[in-house]
Amino acid sequence: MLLAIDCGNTNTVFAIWDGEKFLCTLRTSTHHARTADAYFTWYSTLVKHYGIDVEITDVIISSTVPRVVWNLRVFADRFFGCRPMVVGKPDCALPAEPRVDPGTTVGPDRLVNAAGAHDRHGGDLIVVDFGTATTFDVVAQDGAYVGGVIAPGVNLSLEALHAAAAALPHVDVTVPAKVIGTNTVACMQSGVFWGYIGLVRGICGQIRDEYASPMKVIGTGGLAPLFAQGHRLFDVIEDDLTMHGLTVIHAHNKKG
Ligand SMILES: Nc1ncnc2c1ncn2[C@@H]1O[C@H](COP(=O)(O)OP(=O)(O)O)[C@@H](O)[C@H]1O
Ligand SMILES: CC(C)(COP(=O)(O)O)[C@@H](O)C(=O)NCCC(=O)O
Ligand SMILES: [K+]
Repeated sequence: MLLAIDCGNTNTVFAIWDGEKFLCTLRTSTHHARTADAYFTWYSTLVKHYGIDVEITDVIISSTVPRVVWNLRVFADRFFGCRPMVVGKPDCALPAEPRVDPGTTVGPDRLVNAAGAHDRHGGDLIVVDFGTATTFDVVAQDGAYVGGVIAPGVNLSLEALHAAAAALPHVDVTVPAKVIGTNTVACMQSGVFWGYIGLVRGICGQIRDEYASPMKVIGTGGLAPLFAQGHRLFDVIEDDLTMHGLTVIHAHNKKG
């Protein structure tokens, strides 16, 4: 049984894959100093809570935070007796090699999204992922990641406003009732919500113009459904795209 681990800059997600479906998905904050023992205490408590009793034989990791990988390697070795596949390392092959400038290290989450989206939809694609950063990943016909866009994340933008302006409070992202806010919180929520609608629409439009072949747009990440509501930004929304991509890359390496 496969344990797939996706470490973003904000959250770390574990999911158990039985070859057909995910048995459970566990989420914790990303913290580079968390030890292998601490991961296991958290993991074993939750799998027991969900009544899952399986033997993990394989582990695959994608991490946008290089420092967490060491402790996750120890975790896999100590508790499951296995050497994990780590996306982006030379011994973890991708279904299609990225075509980017020489020397560029593409975020492993973006390579995983490309693999997952291509497996489900073919190409050409734009994957929009609302994580710590909002990323746009362009996936070619053959499944290769061929570039994209990195924009500040939604919550990061709100945090930056709060941090830089003394009179602006911490606010949560939500769909505002109107564009013209009549109080500070409503003005900030309108700025970030409508700003991101415009950003996603504008960037996808410009990518399409530059790429010059029809492209499907896939939305993923926790906030994708919020932005999709009634705005036809995406052809499809898939909340498990990164996890699916990890299973695709794992299977690719097993068969190869
Ligand atoms: N369903 C959700 N509703 C509101 N905020 C969310 C949701 N899912 C994620 N977030 C927020 O979006 C940001 C990015 O989260 P996440 O997708 O886990 O990022 P990363 O993969 O970069 O760690 C975080 O600030 C997180 O709290
Ligand atoms: C762009 C990212 C910060 C997004 O990370 P996330 O929001 O998933 O935490 C990550 O993919 C990254 O560190 N990329 C390296 C540079 C690149 O992809 O070109
Ligand atoms: K992510």
